Amino acid sequence: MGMLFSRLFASLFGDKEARILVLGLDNAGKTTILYRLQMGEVVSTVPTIGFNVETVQYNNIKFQVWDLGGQTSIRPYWRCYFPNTQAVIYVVDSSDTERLVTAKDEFHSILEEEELKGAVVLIYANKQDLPGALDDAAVTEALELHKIKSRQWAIFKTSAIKGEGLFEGLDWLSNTLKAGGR
Ligand SMILES: Nc1nc2c(ncn2[C@@H]2O[C@H](COP(=O)(O)OP(=O)(O)OP(=O)(O)O)[C@@H](O)[C@H]2O)c(=O)[nH]1
Ligand SMILES: [Mg+2]
Repeated sequence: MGMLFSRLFASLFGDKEARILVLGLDNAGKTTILYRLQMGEVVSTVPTIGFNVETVQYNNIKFQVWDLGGQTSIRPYWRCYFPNTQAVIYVVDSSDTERLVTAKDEFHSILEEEELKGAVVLIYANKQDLPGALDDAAVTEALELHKIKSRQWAIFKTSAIKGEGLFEGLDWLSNTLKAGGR
């Protein structure tokens, strides 16, 4: 009976759907995160040319997750995927301190995009398992997150390899989207 009722409820109201873009420099861990979220396991990855897209059902939201390649030559094409996006997950390799300035610049140019002005932003300070990885406070400073205006954002420490922090971030994201985003 309970099952029947929940099916009826789902068919009447449906799960909320959200289109999510996973962005960040090459080697940040985006594809590893996508498959971790979708399958719960680590899958060996190759640099993404183009995109991977998967559905992740979580907390009554059907996330359509687009994982785009992050290499320098591919970044100009990110904008092709911007329309109708509810959230951006920005992934940073917290141990790659040499490229944090580049990660910051790419991040802020995304935020300036008109088509993403309604999107909320979740930052994953990834690769926390590596020695020398900056913590969330240090990544917040390096990315100049305090400059973000009129947009909801949050940062979480993650290790895609160990499977840590990812769902804490998705909890924040699903709650924020359910509350209406922004
Ligand atoms: N130690 C460690 N390695 C990680 C972590 N996440 C990803 N990696 C490794 O980092 C490398 C790059 O991961 P990918 O997921 O392919 O990176 P990507 O961001 O998709 O890269 P592009 O597709 O080129 O944009 C792989 O060798 C992963 O195993 C992590 O949390 N810790
Ligand atoms: Mg990839």
